[in-house]
Amino acid sequence: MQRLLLSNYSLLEACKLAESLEGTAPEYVQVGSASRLRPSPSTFFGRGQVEAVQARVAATQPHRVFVNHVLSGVQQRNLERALQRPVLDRVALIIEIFSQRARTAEARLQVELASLEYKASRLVRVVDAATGKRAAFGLAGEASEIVSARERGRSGSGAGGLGGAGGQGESELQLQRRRVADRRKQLLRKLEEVRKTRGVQRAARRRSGKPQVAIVGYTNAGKSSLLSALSKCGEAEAGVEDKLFATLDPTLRRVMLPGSGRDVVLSDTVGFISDLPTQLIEAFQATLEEVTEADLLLHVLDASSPQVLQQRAAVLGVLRGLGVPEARLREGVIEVWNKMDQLPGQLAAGPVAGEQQLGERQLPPAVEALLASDAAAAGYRPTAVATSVLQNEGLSEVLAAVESKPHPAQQPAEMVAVRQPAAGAAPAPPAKLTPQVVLHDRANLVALPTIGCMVLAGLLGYIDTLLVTKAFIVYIVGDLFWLILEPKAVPSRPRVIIWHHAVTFLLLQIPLRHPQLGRYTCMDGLIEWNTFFLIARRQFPRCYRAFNFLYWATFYPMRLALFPLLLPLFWREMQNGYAWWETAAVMGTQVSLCIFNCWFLIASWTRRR
Ligand SMILES: Nc1nc2c(ncn2[C@@H]2O[C@H](COP(=O)(O)OP(=O)(O)OP(=O)(O)O)[C@@H](O)[C@H]2O)c(=O)[nH]1
Ligand SMILES: [Mg+2]
Repeated sequence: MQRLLLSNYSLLEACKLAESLEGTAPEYVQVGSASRLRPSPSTFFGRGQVEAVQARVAATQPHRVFVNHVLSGVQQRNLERALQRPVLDRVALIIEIFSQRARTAEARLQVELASLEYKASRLVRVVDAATGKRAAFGLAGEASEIVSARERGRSGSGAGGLGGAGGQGESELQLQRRRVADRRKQLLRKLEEVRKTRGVQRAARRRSGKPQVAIVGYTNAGKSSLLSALSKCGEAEAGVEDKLFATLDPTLRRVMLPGSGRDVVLSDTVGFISDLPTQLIEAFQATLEEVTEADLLLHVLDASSPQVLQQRAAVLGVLRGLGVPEARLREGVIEVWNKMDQLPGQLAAGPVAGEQQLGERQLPPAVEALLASDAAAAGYRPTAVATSVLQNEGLSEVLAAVESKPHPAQQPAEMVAVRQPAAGAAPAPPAKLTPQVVLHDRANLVALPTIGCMVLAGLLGYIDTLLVTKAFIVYIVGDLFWLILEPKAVPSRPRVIIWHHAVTFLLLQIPLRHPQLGRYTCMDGLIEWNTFFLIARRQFPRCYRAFNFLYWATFYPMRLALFPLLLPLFWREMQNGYAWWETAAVMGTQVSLCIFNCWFLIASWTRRR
C-alpha cells in the first residue's frame, strides 16, 4: 500500500487527487498554508518545514511523497534527496492519474505524449530509498529509464575517475534526449492521424447542420451525468463515476431540443482542474478540439463545492488558454450550476442568472457572490441554470437555454477548416465537401466498384474485355462531361482530372479497334479501386482509418508499380503490326498517366504535410 504526504494548497482537492490514484490510501500532512508559503528555490519548503516532513516520513515510511504544487526539477530533486523518496508534484500526479484512466489507444497516446514532455523537461534520477534502486514516478516504468546523466557521472566518478564518467554521462544524456525526441515525433505523427479523423468526422457532422454543443467544466462537476440525463443514455455508457478525470475520451450523443424538434450534438470531454498541466493540454489537442470547435459550451459547475468560484475561474482560464474566443465566452456559454441537491435548503431548480431573474430567487451564496462580481466586472454574463442531475431537476431548463441561444449561421462547407494545430503538429486538411462534391462522390461510389468488378472479371476471363472497355469508356465519358459542366464536383484541381479523363478516353480507343489490347487496359482499370477508396475515405468519416489504409495500400502498387510496368508490356505488343500513330497514342497516353500518378502522389503528400 502506498502512503502519500502532502502540503496544504487546497487541501480538499489535494486529498481527492491523491485518493484518485488507484491503490492509494493517502495520509496527509499539512506543512503550511498556501498563503504563507514563500517557496524556496531549492527545496520549495523552508528548512523547518522540510524537517517536519522528514520526521513524518521517518515515522510513517511512505513509498512516495506528493507535494500539491508545481515543482521545478531542482526542487523536486532536492526534496527527493532530503526525503529519500520519490516526490510527485501536482503535474506528475495528474499525469499519473490520467495514465491510470486511459483506456483507449487514443487516450494512451495523448497521456504518453504529455508524460514525455514532462519528463523531457526534467531528466532526473528518481531513487527509492527503501530499496536503493531507481524508482518510477509519474508514469510507471518509463520514468525510471530517464535519469540524469550528470548524476550518473558523479556517482560513477568514485570508481572510474571524473573525466571519463562525466563524458559518458553527457553522451547518455544526449542519448536519452534523442530517444525522447524520436518517440515524441512518433507520437505526434500518430496523434495527427487522430486529429485528422476527428476533423473529418466533425466536418461531416457540421454538414448535417446540427449545432455542436460541448460540455465542459471542472473535473467531477457532473458533466457525464448531464450528458447521460439529457441524451437518456445509461450512466455507465456516459462514463459517470465519482472520481476525478473519469472521462478522458470525447463521448458524443445526439439530443433533440423539445421546442423546435431540432437535433444538437452534445459532446462530453475531459474535465479541467486548476493548474492543469500544460503538457496535458497540448497533448490532448485532438480531444479538446471538440471544445474549441463547438458552437456552444455548457459549463457544468459543482455548486456544492466551497471552491466553486475558483473552479469556475480555472475553467475559464483553461478555455481562454485553448483559444476559445472572448466573444464565444460572452455569448456562447450556458452555466449549469449542478448538485443543487447538496446545498441544504437551497433553491429549486430553475434559471438563476437570466437577466430578469437576477435577485428574484434564493441563490446559494456562491452564486450570489459570482453575480455580484460579474456585475462589477461587466461583460461576461452567461445564461445560468441550476440543476440537480441526480434528482432529474433543471434538465428541461438546460435544453430551453440551449434552444434560446442563437446558433452561428452554418458556414459554407468549404469554409469549414480545422483550426490551428498544436505546436509541432501538422495541419489537418480542410474539408471541402460541397453538395456538388457529395453528389458526384455518391455517383462514383456506385460506378467505380462496378467498373472495378468488371475489370477484374475481364482479367479473370469471365467476361469479354471488349465489353469492359466499352463500359469503361461510358463511365469516363460520363464523368468527363460531368466535370466539364460542373467543375466544382471535385474538391480540387478539376482541370487536371478532366485532362486525365481525356487521356484515358484516348487510350481506350485503341482496344476498341484491337480487342487483344483489352487485357492491358483492364489492368489500367484496376486503378478505379484506388479511386473508390479515396472517395469512400472522404464520404465515410467513421471508417476513415480503414479506407485510408486501403487507399495507401493500393496507391503504391497500382499507381507507382503497375502503371510503369505496363509501358514495356504495351511496347512489346505494339511491335506486332500496329500503325505508328496507334503506337504513339498508346505509349503517349500511358506515359501521361504515369506522370499524372506521380503528380497525384506529390499532391497527396503536400496536402498531408
Ligand atoms: N449529489 C449530486 N451528485 C451528482 C449530481 N450530478 C452528478 N453527481 C455525481 O457526481 C459524480 C461525478 O459525476 P460525473 O458525471 O462522472 O462527473 P464529470 O464531471 O463527468 O467528472 P470527470 O469526467 O471525472 O471530470 C458522480 O458520482 C455523480 O453521481 C447532482 O446533481 N447531485
Ligand atoms: Mg466525466
